[in-house]
Amino acid sequence: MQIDDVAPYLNAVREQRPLIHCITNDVTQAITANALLALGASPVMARDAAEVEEVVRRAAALVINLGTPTPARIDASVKAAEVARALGIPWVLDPVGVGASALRRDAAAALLTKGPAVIRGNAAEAACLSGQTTTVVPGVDAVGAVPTARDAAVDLAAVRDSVVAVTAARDCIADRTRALEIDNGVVMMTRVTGLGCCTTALVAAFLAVSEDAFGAAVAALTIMGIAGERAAGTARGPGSLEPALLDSLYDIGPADLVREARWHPLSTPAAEGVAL
Ligand SMILES: Nc1ncnc2c1ncn2[C@@H]1O[C@H](COP(=O)(O)OP(=O)(O)OP(=O)(O)O)[C@@H](O)[C@H]1O
Ligand SMILES: Cc1ncsc1CCO
Ligand SMILES: [Mg+2]
Repeated sequence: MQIDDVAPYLNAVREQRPLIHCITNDVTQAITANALLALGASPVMARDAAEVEEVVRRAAALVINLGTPTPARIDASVKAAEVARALGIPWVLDPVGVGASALRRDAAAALLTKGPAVIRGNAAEAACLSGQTTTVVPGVDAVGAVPTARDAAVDLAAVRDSVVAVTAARDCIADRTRALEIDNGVVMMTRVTGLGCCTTALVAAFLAVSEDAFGAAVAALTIMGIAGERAAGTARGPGSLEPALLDSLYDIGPADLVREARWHPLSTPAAEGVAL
């Protein structure tokens, strides 16, 4: 895979303005909707069981984010995922803080049976989904002794039939046969809540315009990292990073991606010698 393969996805989103149905958390709904709008997609936040089936039918892709789960919201999410799967609408799971409670773990387990095209989380969340119960996840941020994104992504991709996209200092996207690291982004991004949730939503926007889930995840994580770097050039701290990052998502063009992406293809144990 080359950057020239995914850079055109950006114009495809801007031309098609795909409707992205987000079932997300109480903390990051507004920044997630704004990130999708800045990129060029069209968000709809809808999470009541009374309407999710109707809304997802009209969507080009679905996000299910477990950030602030309730039993009712989880039921609605399962329902939406079932409809999406039946209709061939791609969807992405963000297992926010999955290690923090049994409610989140059970919800993630139920949703994983509904065929997400992509799982996007931080390294602690991905390790938890792989069954590495020794990883402690006290909240929603990856802290303490967590594996690298590379190990977390490759391990989870080996046990799940999904693309896995793990964000960290060096992001990693993996499926069963391929893996790619992305070295874009700045550490200040971890001081603004919801930039991971936004990254997940961007994955959905690219899933809406591409058949290739691996490419969609790579495009989203590359763009988020570059947007963060560009925003950090003018930001004085996390407060000004957030609006500057939205501006960067709005400004960024395919040629910027080609120039600024820092990719490192990996060969995974499952695929020694398989070219990207
Ligand atoms: N240490 C780091 N250095 C540089 N960039 C980073 C670092 N950690 C995360 N990022 C970048 O920040 C963005 C958000 O990823 P992060 O891993 O913080 O998501 P998250 O933990 O799910 O966040 P949230 O749950 O608040 O939405 C990604 O683009 C990622 O590449
Ligand atoms: C801080 C926080 N708590 C639940 S969801 C969320 C937003 C980041 O995922
Ligand atoms: Mg997160």
